[in-house]
Amino acid sequence: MDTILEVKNLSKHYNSFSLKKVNLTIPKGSIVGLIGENGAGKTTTIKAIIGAIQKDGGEITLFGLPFHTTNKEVMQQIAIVMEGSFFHEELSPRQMAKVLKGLYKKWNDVTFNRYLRQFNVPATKKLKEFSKGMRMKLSIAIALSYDAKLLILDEPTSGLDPVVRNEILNIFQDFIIDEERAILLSSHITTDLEKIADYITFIHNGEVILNDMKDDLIYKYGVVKCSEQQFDSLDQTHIIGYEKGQFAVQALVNNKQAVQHMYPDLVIDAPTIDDIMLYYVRGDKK
Ligand SMILES: Nc1ncnc2c1ncn2[C@@H]1O[C@H](COP(=O)(O)OP(=O)(O)OP(=O)(O)O)[C@@H](O)[C@H]1O
Repeated sequence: MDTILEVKNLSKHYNSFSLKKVNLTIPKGSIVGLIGENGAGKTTTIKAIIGAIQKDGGEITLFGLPFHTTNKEVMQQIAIVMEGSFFHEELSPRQMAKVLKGLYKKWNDVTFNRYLRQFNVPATKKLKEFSKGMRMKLSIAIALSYDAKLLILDEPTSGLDPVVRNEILNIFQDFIIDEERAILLSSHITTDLEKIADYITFIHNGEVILNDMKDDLIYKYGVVKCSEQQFDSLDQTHIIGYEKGQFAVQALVNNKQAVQHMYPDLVIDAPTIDDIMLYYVRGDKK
């Protein structure tokens, strides 16, 4: 497997939060979705990877070599989209393009202007007049305009309207199609990840608790719907979490095949990524 980015045992300690030995692999031609509840450590992971904060431990390898953000050649190959702007608020996208042309060897004005038009981002308006969604679209347009090999995006689609969101998801899918590039993105919009992610990494309390191919997760896990009496008689080995309602119980199981084999009459639905997160985080654990 050709890997673009490899993160091993990444640690970061704050007073009341620790990122605990996070491992992450981003193969060529893949989209890796980082999920987790608020405060789980997604942004901290991304910031520690890109050197926006100092890590306390761990190794990061990009294209097989130790990743240092001070390496200018390497920084030509990655594009980062996060909240907060690196640009002066008085600049317009057109003026920014002049700066970016000097920074990135492969900067492409034609591509940039095409994305600005496609995303409906005004080329001559000053950044200070931009809405949150316009800023995000501009950042994505910039990220896509210098032939980067790895896109790292922190919640890129939050705050975007459904039409633009869908266009951007399609662009992300096209981006990796040549199998030479990859994307790491964090998102709370798990339906976006259901659509485009190849792998899902689930961070909970600063720890990776799931790391798998998306299709495997959906295949392996299942949501059981049954009566309380039925639920109480189930072997609890494969139950991750459950929720008791007034009339029925819903539970997440981590081995749908085994459970179905033991209880052929049990109704087991395919889970959504939200189901998996919800039952891991909030489900009344065993
Ligand atoms: N500079 C900082 N100093 C101290 N604690 C911090 C700092 N930055 C983040 N944290 C803490 O680290 C934890 C993880 O935050 P992080 O922003 O990585 O979460 P997240 O998964 O991205 O959450 P969200 O989905 O809400 O954006 C939180 O408890 C947060 O308070």
